[in-house]
Amino acid sequence: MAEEHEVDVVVVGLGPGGEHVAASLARAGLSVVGVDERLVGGECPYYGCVPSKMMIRAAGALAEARRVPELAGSAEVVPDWTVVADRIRDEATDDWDDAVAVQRLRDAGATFVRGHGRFDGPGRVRVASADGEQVFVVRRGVVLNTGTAPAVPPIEGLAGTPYWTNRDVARLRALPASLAVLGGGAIGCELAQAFARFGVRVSLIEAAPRLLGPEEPEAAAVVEEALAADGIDLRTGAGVNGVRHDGAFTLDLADGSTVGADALLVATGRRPNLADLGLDSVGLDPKARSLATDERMRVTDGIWAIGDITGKGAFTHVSMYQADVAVRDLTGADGPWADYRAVSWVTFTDPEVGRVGMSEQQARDAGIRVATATTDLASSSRGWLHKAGNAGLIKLVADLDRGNLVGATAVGPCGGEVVGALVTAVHAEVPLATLRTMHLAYPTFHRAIGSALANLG
Ligand SMILES: Cc1cc2nc3c(=O)[nH]c(=O)nc-3n(C[C@H](O)[C@H](O)[C@H](O)COP(=O)(O)OP(=O)(O)OC[C@H]3O[C@@H](n4cnc5c(N)ncnc54)[C@H](O)[C@@H]3O)c2cc1C
Ligand SMILES: NC(=O)c1ccc[n+]([C@@H]2O[C@H](COP(=O)([O-])OP(=O)(O)OC[C@H]3O[C@@H](n4cnc5c(N)ncnc54)[C@H](O)[C@@H]3O)[C@@H](O)[C@H]2O)c1
Repeated sequence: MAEEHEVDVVVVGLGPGGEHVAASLARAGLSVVGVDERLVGGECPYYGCVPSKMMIRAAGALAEARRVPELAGSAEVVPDWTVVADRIRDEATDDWDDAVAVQRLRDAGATFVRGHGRFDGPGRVRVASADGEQVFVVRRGVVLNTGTAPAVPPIEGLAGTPYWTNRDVARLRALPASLAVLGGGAIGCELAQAFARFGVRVSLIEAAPRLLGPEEPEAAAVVEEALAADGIDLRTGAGVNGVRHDGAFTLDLADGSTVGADALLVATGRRPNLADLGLDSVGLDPKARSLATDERMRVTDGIWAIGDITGKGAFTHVSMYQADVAVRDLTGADGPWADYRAVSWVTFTDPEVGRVGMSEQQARDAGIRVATATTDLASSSRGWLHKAGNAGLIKLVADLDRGNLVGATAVGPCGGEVVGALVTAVHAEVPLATLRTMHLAYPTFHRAIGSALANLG
């Protein structure tokens, strides 16, 4: 018989949001058990955002140094991956050890159990750990933050080969001479460019007709040009019929061509960690792609869900935002509740793609009377001054009936920072007439927002 304990709240999965919920509720005086089978903090600090952004920062430094001849003389650039690998191991992940995060949770007053959690009927969570099984019976509820794992497509020959996912790449100590990247989403584009800048011969294979499917087509086109300029062999609209491995990889593409590489990174999306959660024991569908939540992050009575499994944007900041909402609900606060009109995100390619709210297509599909405007960044004052690496654009999506922006994209150097101003505009529904009277400093990249607004007519 498993030991039974009564507690206020169990948090199953301690990604960025779950860790925040567990610590916040414990600090608020609730008895909280946080459960994670891997590392406290989840994908972002150990295998996702943080290691990938350290790689990208390093690759960006190399790219800037290579721009010196066009702007300032000469520079010798000799890439050394060990600097990046050491930084990820020592500064970012403590060699993939979460002792600091576990202690932070305990200091907040929560109990941590390392193990696999699953529902054992309503209000009951069974945790299987190295020390055996325990059952937690909750007084207030269960918060799910189980996140995602890499999805690997059923391509003939792929299973059983030593392909990599983001989890292998985060731990790389040495780079291959050549790499095939399968999937031209955020992970594929960011990492393909970083590795190419370290001298790896990279092929990027995307099944859809273009890269970065959710982004504006104009933004994807700028990124495609930039990746090609980095020497990446881009294969868009390219299905893969089969994968062979005999020391090196060969990918047989649907158009009859092949791609050969020493290593293969699979970055074809994610699958939610929902299948092995005992969801059927609480009346929920274990085959679901995501859990539908209300504005308070409730799935059903006594169950909250936050993070990637809610399908509202697989981003760390969305997980944290939803964590705050769930904490408010669990502690009896009176909102504010979740609102997704102005979700923003950044794809950290060079140029960066900053995005907020709807794309033009999404706005049209929503029945909005849409006006759009685009302005080129390279020919703006700052773009012209910047010269090397100045590609980019700003695209605005306006609701003509309401007279405000419902979406925007800022591609360019610091595109992820430039979009911040547009996040305010979409979130606060600032009237276009007010936006047009802003003082936009000269010569900044964000000044191009003024030109885009003028182009809206
Ligand atoms: C390469 C890469 C780069 C990324 N870059 C960015 C970026 O720049 N910016 C950004 O905002 N986002 C980025 N993301 C996305 C970001 O990592 C996720 O959105 C973020 O981690 C939030 O996920 P989450 O809160 O849903 O949970 P996760 O981080 O996925 O964590 C879920 C946790 O639940 C645990 N778990 C699962 N099932 C169980 C169970 N049954 N019992 C116990 N524990 C369980 C897992 O072990 C894990 O620790 C990136 C992702 C990847 C892969
Ligand atoms: N900067 C960021 O915020 C950031 C960075 C990385 C990841 N993320 C998050 O992580 C999520 C997962 O990233 P991802 O890039 O793995 O997924 P994704 O869903 O964004 O992209 C996957 C891509 O793979 C393609 N694809 C699928 N099957 C394929 C096949 N068999 N052959 C060729 N191409 C195929 C898809 O068409 C798609 O373009 C993202 O959606 C994002 O939310 C965020």
